[in-house]
Amino acid sequence: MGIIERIKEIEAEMARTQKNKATEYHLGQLKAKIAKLRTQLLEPPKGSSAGGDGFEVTKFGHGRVALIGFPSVGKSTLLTMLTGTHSEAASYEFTTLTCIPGIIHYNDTKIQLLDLPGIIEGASEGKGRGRQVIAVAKSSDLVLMVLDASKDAHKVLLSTDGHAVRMFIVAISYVIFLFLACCFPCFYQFFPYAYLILLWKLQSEGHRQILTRELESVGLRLNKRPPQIYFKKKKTGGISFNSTLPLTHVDEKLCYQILHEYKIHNAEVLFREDATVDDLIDVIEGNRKYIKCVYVYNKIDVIGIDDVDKLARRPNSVVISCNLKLNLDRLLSKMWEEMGLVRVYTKPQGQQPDFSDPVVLSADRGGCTVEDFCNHIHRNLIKDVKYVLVWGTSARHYPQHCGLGHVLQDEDVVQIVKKKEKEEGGRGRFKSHSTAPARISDRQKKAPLKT
Ligand SMILES: Nc1nc2c(ncn2[C@@H]2O[C@H](COP(=O)(O)OP(=O)(O)OP(=O)(O)O)[C@@H](O)[C@H]2O)c(=O)[nH]1
Ligand SMILES: [K+]
Ligand SMILES: [Mg+2]
Repeated sequence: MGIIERIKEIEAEMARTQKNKATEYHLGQLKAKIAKLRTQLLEPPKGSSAGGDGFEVTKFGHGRVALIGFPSVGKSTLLTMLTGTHSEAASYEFTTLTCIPGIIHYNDTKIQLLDLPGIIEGASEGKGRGRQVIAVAKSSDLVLMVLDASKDAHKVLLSTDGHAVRMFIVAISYVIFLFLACCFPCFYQFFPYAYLILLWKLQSEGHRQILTRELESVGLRLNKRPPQIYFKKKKTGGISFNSTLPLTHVDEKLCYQILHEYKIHNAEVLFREDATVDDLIDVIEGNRKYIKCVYVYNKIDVIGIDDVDKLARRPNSVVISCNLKLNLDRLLSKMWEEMGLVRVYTKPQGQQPDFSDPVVLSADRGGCTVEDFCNHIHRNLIKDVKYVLVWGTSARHYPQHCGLGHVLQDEDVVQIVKKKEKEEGGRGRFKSHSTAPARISDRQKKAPLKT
């Protein structure tokens, strides 16, 4: 039996198993089994080189953004709009067959945008080019999940993430149908059909949920942070299980069973939050990738304003229309916000900084400290640095003398003072003292920076 069949079988068993206190341990174990099989599925087959299907595009620029979505939602149209690089767009599905890179110039930075083939349900199991597409998504700093507003609009209510709302609707509608069937005998014969259609509508998920599930099943976690669980394998000593707060989802026995499933018999586990079994499995697997995701609802030109309004209010969502060029600037600013890039301008001693050519740092990739900044300029620079002078929102006064550990913020200006050099105007360290931090580019317009 193949891995996919085994996963399906366990999933079926989980669906059959009632959820209660008594089956909790068994379900936990099954979840761990599935997680292990999924990891196996991701390993490249023995003897094959990794990938090699024209999907590996060299990283370029200060960040990478991937366009993920069902076929014909407008990914290629969006790439052409934002980057000027042409990517074939047409009304038939699977127009795009490889990865097509473009560059967005925004706020003096360059961001690589990748157009990808559409993916469909089952992509994580290898349907279509799903696996390659997902591999590219994993390598990016931000995912733009492109959705067709006209297809997702009516599912706004139904695609709430919890099951509770759906179940509530099912129950209420059942009562109403039953009532109608009793009052009007002619309705009686339609009852089963009407009810089945409603059930089917409720069961059918929005594209957003399907894609999220596909990405989650291969270890991507969208807009989540790693669980606050400390986990360390050991050589001896058995399992020590602790928590800093009362736990409601996992207890010691369940934790032991899951670890046992992974054949781990010596380890230290400390829960720092009320995490779930899935969180624990994520920590044990250790290969999860936490990525930010913005949901982009395209084609709002074909739906009503009320639906646009509902979609726009969903978390992390931006509504756009490529055809009418609507809201694309909002999409760019949201993208910028989520990427959290930090531009730092270098100021040579006695000169004004070059505001057109920042050093770009990122908290997620490499960090934003003065040390990261120096390493970015040159890897041997760090040993010559005595301290740095910082202007900008991260400084308490201008300029602030900072060490290597200081965390820089967007649009800071930094002057490096080397060990041999003498600081210009040494006694006047806090001469240009100012307590109100302001964006340096605004300040700079008014008065040139000293030192
Ligand atoms: N009404 C409307 N149609 C759009 C919009 N954006 C794109 N389209 C149309 O949607 C169709 C599909 O666009 P593509 O850019 O090829 O979509 P894709 O997601 O790249 O599709 P695949 O590469 O096949 O996965 C084309 O006919 C576009 O003209 C929009 O904002 N409004
Ligand atoms: K298309
Ligand atoms: Mg395309």
